[in-house]
Amino acid sequence: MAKSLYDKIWQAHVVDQLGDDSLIYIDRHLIHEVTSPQAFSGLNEKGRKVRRPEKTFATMDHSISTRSLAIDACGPENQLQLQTLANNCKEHGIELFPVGHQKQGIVHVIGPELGLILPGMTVVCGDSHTATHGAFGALAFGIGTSQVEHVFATQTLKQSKAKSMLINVDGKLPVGITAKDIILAIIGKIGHAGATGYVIEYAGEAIRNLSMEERMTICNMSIEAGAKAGFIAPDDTTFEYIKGREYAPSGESWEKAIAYWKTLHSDDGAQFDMVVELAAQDITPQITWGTNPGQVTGVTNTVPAPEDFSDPIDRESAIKALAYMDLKPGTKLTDISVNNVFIGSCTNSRIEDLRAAAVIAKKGKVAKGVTAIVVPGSVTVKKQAEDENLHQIFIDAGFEWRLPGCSMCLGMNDDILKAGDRCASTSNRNFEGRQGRGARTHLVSPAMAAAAAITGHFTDVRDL
Ligand SMILES: CC(C)[C@H](C(=O)O)[C@@H](O)C(=O)O
Ligand code: SF4
Repeated sequence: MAKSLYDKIWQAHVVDQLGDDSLIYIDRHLIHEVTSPQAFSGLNEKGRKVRRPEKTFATMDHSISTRSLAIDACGPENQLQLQTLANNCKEHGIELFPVGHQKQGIVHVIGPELGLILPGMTVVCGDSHTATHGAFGALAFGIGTSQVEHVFATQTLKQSKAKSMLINVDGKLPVGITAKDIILAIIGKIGHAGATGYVIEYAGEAIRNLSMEERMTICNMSIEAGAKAGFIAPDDTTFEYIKGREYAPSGESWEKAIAYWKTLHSDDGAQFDMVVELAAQDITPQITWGTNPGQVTGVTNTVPAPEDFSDPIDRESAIKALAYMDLKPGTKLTDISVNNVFIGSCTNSRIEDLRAAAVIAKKGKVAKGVTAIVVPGSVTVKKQAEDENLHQIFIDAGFEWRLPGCSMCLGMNDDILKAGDRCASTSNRNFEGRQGRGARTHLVSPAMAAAAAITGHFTDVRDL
């Protein structure tokens, strides 16, 4: 029978059948300071050890400052959390990339960068954006703290198989349109809960033509459509990216690995529970106007009115979102001013994102009254950007150039917006209060964020 990629990875990892659930083997476990402390405590209380510490890697990302390498820069609570991670990793023999380490960065940026993520793997992390790693044709998903403990103790997880969704993005992407616009357009089409209960396979010509970094941007936001996971079948682009990375296989194991990875695709005739089609040529630069990532539209449009939504729940949610965002229906998106710009997060802080933003930053200076920060996703990205002199472009244009971390993606550190601030952000969530209580977030691509920074309002990058 024809199998989907999901079927193949799933079947290769089932250790045991537990009624309707399966016990699946976990190949890679990533951890950070926020969701690991309780899991370690649970383990310690029961006198257990981490079963396969060499399969687990840790980084510090959420609770750190992007202005200082001092571990106490964000106050005593964050310091305690970070110190607890360091102590736990030491005690359990887990490799940690702490603040200041050459391999430190946002968990979903460093995993792929180090070659820790390979096609066909099962990858988990106590973090909802773990699907990022699906870009490699891995089954990657976020887990809760009690599951983190389970993986620590057993290197397995009890799971039930999700439904499968195929999202085809066909045709060629127009000039000026990015991976961020594709994924926002997808979520706009299916809704922020449209993929609840599903794993998504992204396919089609436009997806195939994406680089690995762009594929990561797509997979990263799978959870924002409600999906459990999202992935893309591996191909030569994938193999090329992985080759030579620090933890990737080499020599004879590389050849063996490639032979296996080439089998990792959905067979012709594989069945999906749902199929969604998008035409790449119809996608325009996207901007969210509301408080979930599905409340999004093209830059040439106006803010919608609640009456535009036939579904009563969508209408209600639009009324609430417009009130929080302080937006009037009919306003042109390009007439909305911002006073903050954040370029960073596990969605858009890789080198290609920074290059795209720098191209626009070169065209002007950060507008009066706008604070704009650029936060590379990892120490490696930061170094590469500095080698390419991108940091100088940003600094000359009036952007702040920061240290790697989650930063303003969420208010867990010292990069927090004030009530009433309006931010063009390359992150993945525009929830109420996400970047600070009362602050308003608009999700956009790196190029669109840079364009908003230099013009002071949303601007179609294609016009610059
Ligand atoms: C802190 C962490 C648990 C959280 C997540 O799970 O996603 C964070 O990374 C986020 O993006 O909101
Ligand atoms: S960058 Fe944002 S979305 Fe990504 S892991 Fe950090 S807080 Fe979560």
